Amino acid sequence: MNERMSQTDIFAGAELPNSQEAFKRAAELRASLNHHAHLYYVLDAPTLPDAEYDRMFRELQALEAAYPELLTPDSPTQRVLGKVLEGFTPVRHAVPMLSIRTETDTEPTGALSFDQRVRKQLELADDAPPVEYAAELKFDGLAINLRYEHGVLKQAATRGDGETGEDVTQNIKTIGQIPLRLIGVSAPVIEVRGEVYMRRDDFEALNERQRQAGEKTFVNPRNTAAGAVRQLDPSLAAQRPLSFYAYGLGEVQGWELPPTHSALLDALAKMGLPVCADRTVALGAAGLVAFHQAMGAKRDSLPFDIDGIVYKVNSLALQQRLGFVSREPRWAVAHKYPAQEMITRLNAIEIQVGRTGKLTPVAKLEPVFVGGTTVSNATLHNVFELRRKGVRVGDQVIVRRAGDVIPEVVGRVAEPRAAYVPNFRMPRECPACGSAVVRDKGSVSHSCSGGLFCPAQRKQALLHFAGRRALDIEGLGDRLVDQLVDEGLVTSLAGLYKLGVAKLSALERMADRSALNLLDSLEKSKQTTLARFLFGLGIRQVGEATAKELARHFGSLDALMDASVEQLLQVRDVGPVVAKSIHTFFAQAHNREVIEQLRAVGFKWAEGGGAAAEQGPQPLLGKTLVLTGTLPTLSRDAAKDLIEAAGGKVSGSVSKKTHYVVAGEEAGSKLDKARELGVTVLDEAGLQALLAGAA
Ligand SMILES: NC(=O)c1ccc[n+]([C@@H]2O[C@H](COP(=O)([O-])OP(=O)(O)OC[C@H]3O[C@@H](n4cnc5c(N)ncnc54)[C@H](O)[C@@H]3O)[C@@H](O)[C@H]2O)c1
Ligand SMILES: [Zn+2]
Repeated sequence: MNERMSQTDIFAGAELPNSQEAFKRAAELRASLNHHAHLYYVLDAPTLPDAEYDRMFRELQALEAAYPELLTPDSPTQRVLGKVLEGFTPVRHAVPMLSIRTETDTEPTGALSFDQRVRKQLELADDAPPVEYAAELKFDGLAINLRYEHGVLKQAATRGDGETGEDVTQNIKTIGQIPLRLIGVSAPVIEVRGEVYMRRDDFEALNERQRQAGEKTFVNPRNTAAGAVRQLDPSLAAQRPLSFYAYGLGEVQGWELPPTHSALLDALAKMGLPVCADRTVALGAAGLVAFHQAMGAKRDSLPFDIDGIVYKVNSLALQQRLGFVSREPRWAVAHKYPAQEMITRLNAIEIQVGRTGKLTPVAKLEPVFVGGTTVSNATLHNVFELRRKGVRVGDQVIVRRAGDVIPEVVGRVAEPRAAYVPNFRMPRECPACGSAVVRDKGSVSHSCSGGLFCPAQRKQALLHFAGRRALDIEGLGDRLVDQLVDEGLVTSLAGLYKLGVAKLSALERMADRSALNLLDSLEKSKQTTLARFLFGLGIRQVGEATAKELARHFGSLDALMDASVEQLLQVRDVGPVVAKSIHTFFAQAHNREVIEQLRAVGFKWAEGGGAAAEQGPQPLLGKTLVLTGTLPTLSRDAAKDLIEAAGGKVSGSVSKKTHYVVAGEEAGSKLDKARELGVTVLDEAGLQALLAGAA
């Protein structure tokens, strides 16, 4: 009775439809659910957010609860909806692979109704002690049955319709995390069940590659993972990085079951299977609520998508007593979190100008609650991707927000438009400064060519420069930068250092004290390191790590500024794209001017790089040396260390820019080249003299 009450809650406030309407509506819902289940389970290409599908599912459940005569055994509410794809060998499951009932109340209190049902079904008295549960994450991927015979992986199968799945053994074997042999187990049969999923970073990287190649991007990690596993060509499956977590068992022969689900997971981990560490044993509803809340807070920082928590009665004996209803066990429930994909209206498309001048189309949305927060802006990445998705202003679109990844529009809901809407076009002029917009070479993105003249770039350039990992200027935040730029007080990086107390304290919300503090941190920021300074310049493609490598490698800013692309390529982790970007940056007069201005206001850092910085004289500063042959006492590495400590740079090839070639025994073609170019050749003694500052 209770159950029925709660399922008809969906009509709360509204009239329950009469039986004729209900009949019609149920037929509509069934057709629609079957259609979307086909797209989701069979084709791995849903066109509807899960939350919308779940809503229709609940509506049908509610109708069937109110009018039991509507219930047919083939209703989507009564069976698992997958199907075996043609081309795969069907696998009959020894133990059916079921679904899990969803607790629809996403508030933590949703755990209470599950606990109540369990207690009632177990006929526990009100004052009986709390039931023990195992709570774990509900991974958003697809279920796989791994059949181990005598400890060896024999077969992997999808869930299919629950009774029959697909043999995907070859594809599953490409997942390195899945052991081909279990540790310490030789039982005739152990079937392990778990979820194949794709990590968010792997998914983002995959999509970024697709984007750069101008290819279609994937909608979300779950469908990408499902598509990869159900891929007829294993070499294609191998290109999609997949992961796995075990969470249960299928058929077992000759292995004694542990008493509880949590002990079972421990045992699976011991066998070498990946088991997620974020799980707990919880007492009663209160324990479940606590875990649901704790994981809710952690959800964004997990490296993979979860759509909720699964609660399971911990004792396997009690699980058996509780048994199953149609497609679901009575001893488990999925308690969801707010959905990560929702539908909303695309109100407008605006262009955002990034710190480096990159132009990104941004969707202005009808505010929507997704992934736990209200989202009103989402990225559309680039104009090519936007076109491919066919999204236009006024459309109902699907917005995805998962973890700390920027919210994005993943597609539109296919429905006819009321009126013609033109396709979006990239403007020819930067919306922030009017400079010409250029298509980035070899890339799908566009940029403003205005540099520091562009106020959009100026603000972000200043903020980046002031950032904690760059020049670390305390007190220079968003709001202040907005004011400084908007009121024309600062038009260049160096301009920051020419502000006086008077000008600063005249600004809104700026007291004398904070003005003085800011001046103080500006002064302090001038004493910095070359790596921080480089990073602060905001050169495209130069992150913190690259800036450090550049500083270490070149030792001085002048050496870096004058480096050729070939020389830049010798820096660790610097590839052609990065090298070119750095080279282009320093080739532009206005960027060199920025640097000169900063030097003029008093920027200082120790040159010579790395550990050598504070160790006194740098006789080889700015010099490039090439080592060849075997030196009498110094190893190649030792010689290199000494040269670098003295501020010099060791290069792998001789060119006109080489200052010295140090040649030992059996020197080869480099020595010939040095002679040909007239580069000074030294022996080890000559090098030692240089290091001692004698030359
Ligand atoms: N968007 C669409 O058009 C569409 C269509 C059909 C279904 N769906 C979505 O698919 C889901 C339907 O549910 P379902 O019947 O496939 O099953 P389910 O996802 O609700 O629950 C069962 C599944 O949960 C998974 N799972 C993850 N972590 C687990 C854990 N720790 N323990 C046990 N199982 C775990 C298993 O794969 C298992 O098969 C809903 O989320 C629904 O929104 C969406
Ligand atoms: Zn601009």
